[in-house]
Amino acid sequence: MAEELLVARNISKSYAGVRALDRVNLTIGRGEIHCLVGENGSGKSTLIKALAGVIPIDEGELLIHGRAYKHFHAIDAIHEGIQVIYQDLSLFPRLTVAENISVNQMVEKGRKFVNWKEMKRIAQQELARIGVPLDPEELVEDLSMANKQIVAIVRALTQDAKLIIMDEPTTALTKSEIDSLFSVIMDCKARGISTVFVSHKLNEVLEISENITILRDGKKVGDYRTDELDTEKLTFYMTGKKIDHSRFLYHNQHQQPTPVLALKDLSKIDHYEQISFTLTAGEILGITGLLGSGRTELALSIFGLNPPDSGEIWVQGRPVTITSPRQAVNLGIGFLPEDRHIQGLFLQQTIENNISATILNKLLNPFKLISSGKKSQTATRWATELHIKTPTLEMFAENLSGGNQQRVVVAKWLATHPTIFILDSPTVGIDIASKAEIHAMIHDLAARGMGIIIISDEVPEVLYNCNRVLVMKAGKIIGEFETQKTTEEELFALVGRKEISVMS
Ligand SMILES: Nc1ncnc2c1ncn2[C@@H]1O[C@H](COP(=O)(O)OP(=O)(O)OP(=O)(O)O)[C@@H](O)[C@H]1O
Repeated sequence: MAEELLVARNISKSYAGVRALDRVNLTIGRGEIHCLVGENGSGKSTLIKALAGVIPIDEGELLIHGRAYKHFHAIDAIHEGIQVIYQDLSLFPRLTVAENISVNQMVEKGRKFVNWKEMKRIAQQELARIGVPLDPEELVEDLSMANKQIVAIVRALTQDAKLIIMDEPTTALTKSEIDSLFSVIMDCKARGISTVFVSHKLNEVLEISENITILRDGKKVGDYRTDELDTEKLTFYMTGKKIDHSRFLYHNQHQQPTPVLALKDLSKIDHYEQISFTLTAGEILGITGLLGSGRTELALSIFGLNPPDSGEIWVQGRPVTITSPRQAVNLGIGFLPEDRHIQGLFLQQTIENNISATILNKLLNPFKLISSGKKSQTATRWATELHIKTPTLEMFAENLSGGNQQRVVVAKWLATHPTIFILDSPTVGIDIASKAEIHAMIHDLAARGMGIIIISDEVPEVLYNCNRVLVMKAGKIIGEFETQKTTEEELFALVGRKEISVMS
């Protein structure tokens, strides 16, 4: 192995009875690209936080550049050149690219006055070094997600990073953006900078990393050279189970001819154009297409958050105008948004409060106060039905693993008894085993007669879990397929992207 940059020895960390890390060892070499994988809740984020010095560990020690730390703080991490890029990127949206890149350096140098020229020079120099043509004067809020990611990486590089840790950096990126990110990571490697990369997308993990550490239930399963592994082995080591990849197309005998939702020539300038389709009770309809194809904008319109310019929406055989989510809910529509952290959950509220948030008016007692008994009963019912894994419903949603957070959002909507349920990217950030469980749960809801729309940029996800798939590109429907009569290749050809299929 290359010269050791970081060695974590027997790191343990518990949270109120949960052993998040149990005597974990990890070694990162200089210039190494190392991936951390594991199911939701296996301890990846906790390990990252320990390496960044943002949480105290209970036991163990860190050796960085040969120096041992029993108590490692965020300031030590910065001095040792460890930079973490979290999923929210921690950028200042209203500042320019140059300001975002140089702000920490300016603060570190204790400058009282901002030297705009120097700021721009630092940013230009770093951007040129990694060969990314970004305008230093552009506001960060106007950048694509991929370019925001680049700004966060360049900011880390200007702080003399020796190790950049990225937590699920590709979630909101298109395939070509992922390729550019990977070339930046390779460029860092050539400069001797190490990368630790966390992802649930196993195809990406196998593509970019040299070594992989697998965690399960807070314990290390093992360290592997990437060329020793394939999707099958990786999944087995992660879950301890053989997940059958020989898949069967979803076949639904419960589909009924009754239309629950119909769109007729729905259009919104710059978002989508002339969208028409019908969803029937018990049907699962997939909508796929690359990011930016107009899928999410369309879903937001059906949920009353993005009023269309023209066209009609029909619910249960009647034309309706939906101008607010409240109206949508009253019409029996549920919506699981793309970003569960920002739009789907109250992270600093209990699981019980999250599940009951959509139906508080139905939980009133005779004095018009919220009945804590009814609230707890409702939350318990849905938590049990959806197998939410938690010691108590009093736990804050932010402390649940990704798969369980997603179940809480689904539970919250099921409590409203929707007849139409739209799920936007339901399994982003969800591990492979939980993904299979979430798909089974969606099949079960359709079997009970709910009309379901799954929006996803993962072609296999819609192909293997839907009755029908619509492909969208630049705001238009460019293809419609019955899943029983199509293939992955046919769909990929239209969507314009091929990836290794690792869907369950
Ligand atoms: N602040 C906290 N309080 C209580 N429990 C916590 C806290 N943070 C994490 N946990 C628990 O520790 C365990 C490990 O969580 P962690 O977030 O590290 O997993 P992960 O592998 O990053 O999961 P994901 O893939 O969903 O992001 C989980 O059981 C989680 O519920």
